[in-house]
Amino acid sequence: MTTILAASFTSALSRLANDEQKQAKLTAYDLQTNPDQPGLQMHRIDKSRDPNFWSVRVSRDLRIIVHKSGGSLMLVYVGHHDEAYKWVERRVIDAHPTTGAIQIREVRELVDEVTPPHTTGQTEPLLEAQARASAPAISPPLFDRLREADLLSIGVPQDWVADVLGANEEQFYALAAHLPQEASEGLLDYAVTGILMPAVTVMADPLTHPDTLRRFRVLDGIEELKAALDAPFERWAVFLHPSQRGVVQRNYSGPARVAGSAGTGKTVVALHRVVRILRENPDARVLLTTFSDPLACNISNKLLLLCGDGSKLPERVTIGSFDVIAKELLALATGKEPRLASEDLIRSMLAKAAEEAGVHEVTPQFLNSEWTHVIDAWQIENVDTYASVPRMGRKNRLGPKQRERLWSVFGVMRHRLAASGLMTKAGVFAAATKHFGARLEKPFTHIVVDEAQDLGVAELRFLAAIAPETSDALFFSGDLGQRIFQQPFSWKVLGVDIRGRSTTLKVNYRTSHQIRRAADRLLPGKVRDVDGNEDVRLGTISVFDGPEPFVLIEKDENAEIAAVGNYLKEALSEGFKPGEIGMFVRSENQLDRARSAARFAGLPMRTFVDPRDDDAESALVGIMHLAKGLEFRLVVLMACDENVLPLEERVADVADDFELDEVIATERQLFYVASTRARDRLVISAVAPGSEFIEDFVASGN
Ligand SMILES: Nc1ncnc2c1ncn2[C@@H]1O[C@H](COP(=O)(O)OP(=O)(O)OP(=O)(O)O)[C@@H](O)[C@H]1O
Repeated sequence: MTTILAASFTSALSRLANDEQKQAKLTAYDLQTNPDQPGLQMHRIDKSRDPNFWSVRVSRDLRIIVHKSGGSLMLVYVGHHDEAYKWVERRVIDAHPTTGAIQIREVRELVDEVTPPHTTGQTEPLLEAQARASAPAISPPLFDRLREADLLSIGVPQDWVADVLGANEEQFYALAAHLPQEASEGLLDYAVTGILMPAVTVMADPLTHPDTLRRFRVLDGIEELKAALDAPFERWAVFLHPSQRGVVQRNYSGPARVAGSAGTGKTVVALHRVVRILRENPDARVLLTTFSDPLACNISNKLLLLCGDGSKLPERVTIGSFDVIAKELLALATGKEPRLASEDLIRSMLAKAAEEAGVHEVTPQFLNSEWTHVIDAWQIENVDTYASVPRMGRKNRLGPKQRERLWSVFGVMRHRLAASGLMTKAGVFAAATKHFGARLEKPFTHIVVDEAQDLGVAELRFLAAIAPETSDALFFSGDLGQRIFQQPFSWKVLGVDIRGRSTTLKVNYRTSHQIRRAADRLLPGKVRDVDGNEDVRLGTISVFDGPEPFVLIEKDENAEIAAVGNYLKEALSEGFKPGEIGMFVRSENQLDRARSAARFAGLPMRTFVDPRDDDAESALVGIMHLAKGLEFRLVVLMACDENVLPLEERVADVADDFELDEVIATERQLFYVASTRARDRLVISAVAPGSEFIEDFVASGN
């Protein structure tokens, strides 16, 4: 008999107490191995409209609900006796008459009241009344231009059509919780873009329909069931959105990318792709790499979870940050560890070389920037190459004479670094690139890169050099709107052309509609890279609703600390756990303000450098750059003052207009990254007048 696991089962399992979960899992394993054993006391549920629902005994009070049809047994729910029966009695499982996808649908006439969902919070939303006060009182119907056939084409169950046609914005969020995911997503998409996406093709086998697969998984054996039930909170590990699944499964004819705004599941896609490659190809050796060490650690934990306990697959994956991988490979190739020159040392060496060469016509900022973004990034070795390098994106032109003079500084700089045995980070990448670029034998068969928007020239060249010549070897996941470290450049020029092989994800699983909508206002709807690839964040939808972000502009730092402290106190009393809270500031200089607010609220804290064993017991306090890749139920962004965002020191340090635009753009993107770490609640605080970005954030409208 085929066993099928429904997402509703894992969600229900995650709500049980630990010992109940254990019992339920054992019964589920028994069911899979021998569904006919009498101890399970399986019997049909008479009161249900669907005759295929059966109840299975776990313990005196606990029941598993299964759905038996044809040769398959579906695990659909688990819970305490009365509640489980109540759940099942108003549901039916069947294929949608228009789309063909299998749905677990609620029978409309058995649902008394359509009330707003509390999808992620366990408590009444904090300060919700205040947040909602700004919302319009009654909004017009959203879908009255659509016809019944339109609604059926996106999977709205027949008996919910009338509700949908009459719903306005507020009612819709309540309604969406009762609809199958594809229907609520299609409707949300329509509400945002005015376009109803064409219906998904009906498949011959309803079980392989992409919308079936987002909530049901046919299990291969007991190991797969164990892996899925071991982490019932981690729905992403088992059930993918059809657009995610598409990217995971596709074989590309060249380097490919998955894009999408924050929280759309790009990392999830990257991880599933790694596992798919490993499963399909026993000889595969995969590099999974990302921007920083904490992020590498984060994805490493997720990969282990996805593979399941005892799996051998992770043994064929190398995980590390770009820097660490380059250093390790270079050390392996040359037999010695590269020694890095610090940024301060480089600045002072440049200043000295300029002094000696009598080059006084440019500022130290310009020299440093030209060195970092042109000479070192592109590893320019001589004055002739410098004379012809396009200096992409840099506004102030340099004639041949000026370049020659500047080379008298940069040439010396390169020579001195080499003589002292020191390397820059870009130099490490370049040396590793040189070594591996010349060899046919590569260290990995596949390379998967997360947070790819923060790859620099040297890093990308390196990854291209260590990737084999096969068409499917390089895969990137990233969001141009989250670029906070690197200047833009052409990937195509470096031989990495993803044009025509980029897919944008549109469903945000992390962040509430309200927070995502506000954060999206910080960035343009479309961002285009140097090669013309577009990241479009317009039309992205969130799958749940919550309170509007809360902005506190106070008269001075003490008032801000007290206001945030009070907010946190209230949040703790409502049931937020310290580990569910993240507090971020722009730079180290503002950390004290965040710490003081946490102390005010009696909130235990941890930092990135001082992680505690039990992360659930303390809030993470740190700078915004380190928030990348993380997520929290409640995020507080403190000290978003006028001179802090954008950071005054960075603005003062720019070399030219181009760099000024770059600094403002990356500061804005940093604010976007930090605010999109929030799932349910976001608080932004500042001393008056506050950062200019806050104005865009709170601007009304969609
Ligand atoms: N198919 C899915 N089902 C349920 N949850 C999902 C799914 N895909 C992603 N998620 C959840 O959405 C959240 C965001 O996922 P992920 O970190 O992969 O997004 P991202 O696009 O990489 O975000 P960012 O750009 O901010 O780093 C995570 O909590 C993840 O578990």
